[in-house]
Amino acid sequence: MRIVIIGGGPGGYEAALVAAEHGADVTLISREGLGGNSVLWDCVPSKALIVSAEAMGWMQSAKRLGVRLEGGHDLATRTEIDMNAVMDRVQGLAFNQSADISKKVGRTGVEIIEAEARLLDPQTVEVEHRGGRSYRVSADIVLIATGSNPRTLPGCEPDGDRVFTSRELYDLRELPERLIVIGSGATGAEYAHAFARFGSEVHLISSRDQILPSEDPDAAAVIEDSFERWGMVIHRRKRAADIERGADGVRVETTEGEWVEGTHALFCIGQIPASGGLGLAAAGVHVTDRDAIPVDGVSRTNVPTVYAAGDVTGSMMLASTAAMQGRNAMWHALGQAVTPFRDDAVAKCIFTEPEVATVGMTAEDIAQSQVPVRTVSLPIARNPRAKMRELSEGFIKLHAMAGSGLVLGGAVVSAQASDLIAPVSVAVHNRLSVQQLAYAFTVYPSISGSLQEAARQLMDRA
Ligand SMILES: Cc1cc2nc3c(=O)[nH]c(=O)nc-3n(C[C@H](O)[C@H](O)[C@H](O)COP(=O)(O)OP(=O)(O)OC[C@H]3O[C@@H](n4cnc5c(N)ncnc54)[C@H](O)[C@@H]3O)c2cc1C
Ligand SMILES: NC(=O)c1ccc[n+]([C@@H]2O[C@H](COP(=O)([O-])OP(=O)(O)OC[C@H]3O[C@@H](n4cnc5c(N)ncnc54)[C@H](O)[C@@H]3O)[C@@H](O)[C@H]2O)c1
Repeated sequence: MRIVIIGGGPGGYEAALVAAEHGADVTLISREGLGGNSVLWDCVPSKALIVSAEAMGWMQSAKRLGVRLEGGHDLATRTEIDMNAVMDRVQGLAFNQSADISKKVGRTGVEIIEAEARLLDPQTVEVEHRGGRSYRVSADIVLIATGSNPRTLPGCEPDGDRVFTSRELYDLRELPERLIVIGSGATGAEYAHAFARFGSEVHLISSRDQILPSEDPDAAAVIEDSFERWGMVIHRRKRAADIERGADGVRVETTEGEWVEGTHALFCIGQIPASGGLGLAAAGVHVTDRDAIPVDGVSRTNVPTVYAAGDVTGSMMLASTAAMQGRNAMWHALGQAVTPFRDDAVAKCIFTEPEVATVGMTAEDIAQSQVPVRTVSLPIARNPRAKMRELSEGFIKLHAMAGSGLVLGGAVVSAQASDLIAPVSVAVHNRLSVQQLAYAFTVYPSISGSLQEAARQLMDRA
């Protein structure tokens, strides 16, 4: 079977690995290095940047932990951020990760082409190289995994000098004195956290009453508290309407007619599926009015030979879901057994301090559900390991079905929540019960001990 994949992010390259493993003849066309936006501009660099922010956080607690500089000086008062070094490391890491992925994919025999691609019909792809040279390749199956692009406001395009999106951010070589972060979803919260830790004065423009509007409200409240304790100014229920650039800074006008002044502004107001210029109309592929390509649980579009995966489908925009949709597409196209995509079992994490990781049913789902649900929430501050690590903010929350005790979801708000959520994710995915979670050993002392305790308390209440 001849497969052509357009887009080399997690949706595209994970699909290529699966298809090659099953003996398909695979061509992967992407305009940038493999790993796509995920590795080059989004997940990998932002999380690498946040590690430097975490290091700044440790400096703040050093004195309390009895760690100080020679002569008794407090590390917190003698620490500053070297943006050049931070950005060099972040970019180096992203490019190396992309190179590692290219090697891994290349070793499987996949043909990798760095070029622009678009459909001429449902089984023909036009490849256009940078110099303008173009040719056609034919395919039994085409997978579209072209990702998404950051949304900005009309007339306020980023200039990489004062106004940024995640794409230009890594060219920033000096710490912004006063950074206006526009949008308080995952992207806005993560960057606001990092730059506040680095020492910028951060103004977060949040369109809602609470930041992180799609997260557990208790978790969002913890993050808001932590942000404000750090001196961040949250402009609630405000939307950016316009940006004025001056010689020394920027002014963001809100739809309420107020001005927020800063030295730099960063757009974090969502991502738009990258479905333009792909020849989708010529191929008969449906696109929604929000530029997304709708797919079913095995990543099929309305055209039998065309599949789509990742951000371009407009569903949960995560690297992990993109990868799963890409693999599903290939398993299905190649006649392998495939479990349709389950959006009720997706684990995700916002990398703030503390981190916010969730899986399965949310507080909102529970409020709307007809199923009787029991919830236990334990504060992190009572966990012995957390006390040793000076972690006082956050909680571990588990939701289970009354009667059967089936684990339906959970939230972990803690340092390393991105890892701590894994057992809850296994439980939700495999429909395990709180009994099964409670009887499994955890290490003493460990934060995951609180997960086991929450499961035990739910056993008693089921
Ligand atoms: C700042 C930020 C941080 C994030 N952090 C996380 C995180 O921590 N964890 C997480 O799970 N998700 C995170 N995400 C979301 C994640 O980055 C995306 O969900 C993921 O990148 C989607 O992967 P994809 O395969 O759909 O496409 P992408 O990673 O967007 O890759 C698509 C590739 O296709 C190329 N392409 C597009 N059109 C064409 C064409 N016509 N021809 C050839 N090539 C083309 C693009 O240039 C790109 O290289 C983050 C997003 C942002 C914005
Ligand atoms: N750690 C992670 O997994 C991670 C990190 C970053 C992004 N992502 C994913 O990437 C995608 C994009 O994230 P995002 O945070 O950019 O988008 P988002 O759509 O999740 O949040 C954008 C926020 O900006 C607000 N907004 C829109 N216009 C505005 C305006 N003019 N002024 C002020 N606020 C405005 C929206 O109401 C929304 O709350 C999401 O699917 C997210 O899950 C994931």
